[in-house]
Amino acid sequence: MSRLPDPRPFSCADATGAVYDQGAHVTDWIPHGQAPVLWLSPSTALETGTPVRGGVPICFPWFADGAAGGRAPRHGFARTLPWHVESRESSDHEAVVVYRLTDEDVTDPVHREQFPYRFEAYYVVRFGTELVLELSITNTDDRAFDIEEALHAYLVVGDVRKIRVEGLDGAGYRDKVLDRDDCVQEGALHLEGETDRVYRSDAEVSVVDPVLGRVLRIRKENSRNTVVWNPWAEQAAAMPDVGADGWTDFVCVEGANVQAEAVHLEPDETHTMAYRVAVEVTEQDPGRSPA
Ligand SMILES: O=P(O)(O)OC[C@H]1O[C@@H](O)[C@H](O)[C@@H](O)[C@@H]1O
Repeated sequence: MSRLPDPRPFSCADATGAVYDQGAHVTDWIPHGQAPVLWLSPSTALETGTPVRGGVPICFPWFADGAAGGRAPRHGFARTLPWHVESRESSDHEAVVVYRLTDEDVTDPVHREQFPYRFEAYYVVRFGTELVLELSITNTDDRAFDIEEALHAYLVVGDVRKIRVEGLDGAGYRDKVLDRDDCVQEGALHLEGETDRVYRSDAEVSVVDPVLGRVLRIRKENSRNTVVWNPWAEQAAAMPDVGADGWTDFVCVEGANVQAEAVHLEPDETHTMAYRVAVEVTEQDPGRSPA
């Protein structure tokens, strides 16, 4: 293992950002005049081959241990492989980088065995007043295959116990903590303990944060799942790269196509999933001070 090279910095008049080539992993986005939006654990390992804790990991070609279980590494090989920069450009209002990964980058025989297909992935990252992430997967094989994918965004919040996640009312979900598939969201989501849910929803989601006095608006395209995750105190204490204190500072709201919503790709077919975040400043609740 060696230390990860520093992330690539990006800037334009409207925002700054940073991306590690490993995993094409966005770890920072700060719209001009705002506080950081992506959480990066102060205790994450920054080593080649080890997942970075925070930012926006790309999960592909499977999520967790795969729809049928038993796959490793967790969340797929794409998050720890080095991606290639295809192009980068910036204008006043946007800095854009395009990354590419193909099956030729998958050299580990175990990984190839688990996903023995030819593919081409492009990932376009746009830093501006909005953060726009677009993941495109093309089946370059002569056989059809299924993929799972997630843009596993860690969003900074003032205190995860005080936020509410709106936009999922009425959505069915799998609760991975309760191991139940038949749950239905009623009203806004207030996180009150370990939360690990795969919602069947493509709707816009808002993270309302009275402590930081802002709302994070998340819009998705071609993403049939929204995953909401926070490990809470006990699990976090057992995760050295989250730590006993870090868990209150983020919520993961992920754009995804996983499990029953995995994407089927015929030869030559391309699927593009997009995930956008924008910040809306609101009044800070005077009764709530930052944690
Ligand atoms: O520790 P990892 O591999 O980064 O995964 C973090 C979490 O990612 C979430 O997306 C999963 O739903 C959780 O089950 C998982 O614990």
